[in-house]
Amino acid sequence: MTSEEISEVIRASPRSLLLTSLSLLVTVRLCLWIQRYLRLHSPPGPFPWPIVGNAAQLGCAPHLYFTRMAKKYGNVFQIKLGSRTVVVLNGDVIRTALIKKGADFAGRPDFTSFRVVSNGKSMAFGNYSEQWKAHRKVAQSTVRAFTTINMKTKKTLESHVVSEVRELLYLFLEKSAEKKYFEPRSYLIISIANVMSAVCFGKRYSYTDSEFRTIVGRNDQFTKTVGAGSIVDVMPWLQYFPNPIKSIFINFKKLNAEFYDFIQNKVSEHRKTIKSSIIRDMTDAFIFAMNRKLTGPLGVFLDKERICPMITDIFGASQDTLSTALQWIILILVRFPDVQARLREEVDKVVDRSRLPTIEDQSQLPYVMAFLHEVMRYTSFIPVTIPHATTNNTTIEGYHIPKGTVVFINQWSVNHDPGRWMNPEVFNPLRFLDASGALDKDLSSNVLIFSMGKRRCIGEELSKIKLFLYTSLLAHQCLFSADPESPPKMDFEYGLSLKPKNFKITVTHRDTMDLLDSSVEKLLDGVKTEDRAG
Ligand code: HEM
Repeated sequence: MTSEEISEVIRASPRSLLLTSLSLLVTVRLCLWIQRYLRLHSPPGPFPWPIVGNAAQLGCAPHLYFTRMAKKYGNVFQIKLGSRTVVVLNGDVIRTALIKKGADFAGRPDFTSFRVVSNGKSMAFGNYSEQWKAHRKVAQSTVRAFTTINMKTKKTLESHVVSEVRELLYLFLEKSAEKKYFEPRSYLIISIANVMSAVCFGKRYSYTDSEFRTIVGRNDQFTKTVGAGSIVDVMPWLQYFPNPIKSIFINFKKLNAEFYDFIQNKVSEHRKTIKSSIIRDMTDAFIFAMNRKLTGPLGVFLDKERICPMITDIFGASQDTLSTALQWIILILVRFPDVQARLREEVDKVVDRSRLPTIEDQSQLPYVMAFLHEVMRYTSFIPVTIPHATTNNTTIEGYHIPKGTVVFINQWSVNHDPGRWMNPEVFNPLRFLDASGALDKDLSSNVLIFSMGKRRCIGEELSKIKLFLYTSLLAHQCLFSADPESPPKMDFEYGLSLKPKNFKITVTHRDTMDLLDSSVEKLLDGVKTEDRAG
């Protein structure tokens, strides 16, 4: 380097140093500005305490806390649970998020408990992806094909319900004769699970089968851990030293493993006897549907490892939700005897005493349908959906929500919004009937309990048919009364589903069991004829 060149570098250095410093300053300022902008544009919310955040404020009914916070901060607010930021959506904004920005809000959080369900291969608790979409599509079409796709499958479903209502009623009459007042919960769970077992596995279980009772009798423990606000998911470090949360989580892992084993055994039994010429039930259908590549640009592979998780999702989701719904239905019938009388009146007017109510009667029984919608609205027994997560950086109501944020969808806030429902805290099925006494379909579609958008429940149609059949058959056949010593209360235990606390009833028959007995006999004859034809 010549002396001239050296002096040139010396002259240029302060200039380039200045330029570098300036651009560094601008970058830092820009980063700070973006950070501040995003912070300012984060949803508002209550002050979070160190370590626990707002966990202690949730109390024993987080959906009520969320509804109170929405009044204070608006329909979009955020809380901290442990170290996780959770955005809570309420009221009308739920539709915007789940429908207009469906893909952005369709994820599931990376929660510890979600990884336990079906060894982390669950569709219901799994994250949003192309493969997930394909698996959900198969699950949805298979459920439909075996339950609601046409009148034939609906009638088969009806026959399972009629058989189970008969078994249930025999048992109720026996328990009422034995001790007058009894707790119906465990029998309702078995009854509902048996209908789904017939559809999934082609088999029903006796009420005394201890394995089946254990497998389906622990829904409450499952839903307490996967519901919004479950502590182990937001403070995962609690798993690493002895404490009550750790014990609950160990129990959760055990019951998941046992449930999964039960399903795996069913699938293995099916594999041994499956024939390509006949699909006997939903398990056969999944065995045939999986382990192939879907056509289309992405060519998604349907993984056969997902057969058991898929059946676990469907069997698990259906029996927990529907047995909870049935518990609420019976509790409300004894709590409001005038509503029970009106149901009976309508069913008797449309269906005489010489036959049982059927699916075809549904359109003629608007009060039954109004009653069911009011049970779903009033109890909102899935108050907050399975937790969601954002799949991208996104916005809602002008607030910035980063990718991977946990999102709680407060369905309760929609069903109890005084701006939408007159006296939302009053149980009144008549609100769903129009001036001519028909079901107001616009209003009934406003009840939010099956969620909406990409994660909407795949069992909605099936659930509505099953609940209609159970309700109309029970109203036609028997009377329920409460124990006067312990009048029924609407108290519940919180979890993914709100379950009524145990209550006691007694059941009396309206006529005899003849009609149910002869109907089931006819159904069995029909099955034998079909078998011979097959
Ligand atoms: C009254 C009865 C039922 C209610 C109230 C109900 C409600 C719900 C809700 C709120 C969700 C969560 C949606 C979300 O995260 O946004 C859900 C998911 C699900 N439900 Fe249901 N459900 C019922 C019955 C059923 C039945 C009978 C089945 C079985 C066919 C079923 C299968 C599922 C599955 C597989 C999912 C996961 C969907 C996904 O993550 O994409 N449910 N249900």
